[in-house]
Amino acid sequence: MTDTEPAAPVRETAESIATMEIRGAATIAAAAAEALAEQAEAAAASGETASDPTAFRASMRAAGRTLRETRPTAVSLPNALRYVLQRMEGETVDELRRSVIGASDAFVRQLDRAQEDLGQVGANRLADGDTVMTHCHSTDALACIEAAVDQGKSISAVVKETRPRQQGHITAEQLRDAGVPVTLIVDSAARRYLDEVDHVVVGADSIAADGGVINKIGTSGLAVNARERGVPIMTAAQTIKLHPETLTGHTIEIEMRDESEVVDPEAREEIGEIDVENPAFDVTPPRYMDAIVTEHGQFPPESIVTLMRELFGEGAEEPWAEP
Ligand SMILES: O=P(O)(O)OC[C@H]1O[C@H](OP(=O)(O)O)[C@H](O)[C@@H]1O
Repeated sequence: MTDTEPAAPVRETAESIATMEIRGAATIAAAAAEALAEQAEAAAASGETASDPTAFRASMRAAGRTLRETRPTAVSLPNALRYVLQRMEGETVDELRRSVIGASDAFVRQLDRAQEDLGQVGANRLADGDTVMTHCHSTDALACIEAAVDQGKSISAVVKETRPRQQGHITAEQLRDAGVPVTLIVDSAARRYLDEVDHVVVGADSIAADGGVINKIGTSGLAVNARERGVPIMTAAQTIKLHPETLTGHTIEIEMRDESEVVDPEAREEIGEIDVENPAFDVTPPRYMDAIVTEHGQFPPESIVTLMRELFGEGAEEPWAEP
């Protein structure tokens, strides 16, 4: 490693986030914070960064940029980097190292606690005997269903497979392991099954200041259908999913992924000259979402901006940027 090139653990984490071996907004955030702690250890142990606090800081910012560039939509990633890098302080390399490791540990502990707390709030919205419908795989959404089961409620689930990567299968397995009876369906069967469902529970990758929910592609169609069938829908999202840049009018970039996730290369050959597009996320307008469930309680989407201001102030710093 050169002094500004991130250490191997950071490069490996960045690669795993980009290829979605590490995925899910909360999991990405934890992995990014842990990678910064590993960078701090590595930078304090070798080369110019071991003796020069300025070089150490520069290497931490470079690691932040490498992690930031992996996936553009889930705001939990820059929020994790912000949390850790804003707490980097000290005159010596050892002090800087300790501050980064302390902030990283605190961030990960906070994530776990937030998920537990929001799980209780989401569980309170579910009644004994309810059937829930899920989309994609969200640890925050699962926390709500699992907490309801822990409260002694009997819950069953209709799980959408969630093309193209079929993360619904992960949800199905985890719910099965939690003792929840699961019916797995293809995405296009969702409206048919909504008549048998009492609640739709989804996660989020980002929440905009206007209450728009950015989540796995297909969420917005599901929300519109749920409204039409009169089925309540909630988003389970810890506050690291709040996107502070939207407070100042920025829009959230929707990640476009490779077409090979949609059509395998052989089929692609046969299909020939057509465009294939693979947007990973969509935006559900606030009017189609009944509640955003966070560790601070539940909010109507339109009022989430108040919480966002309280937690993030008026905007977002980029402590990973070159000075
Ligand atoms: O933080 P948790 O609730 O685990 O996940 C939140 C969201 O992250 C996932 O995105 P991807 O699979 O990384 O593209 C899904 O869209 C899921 O709803």
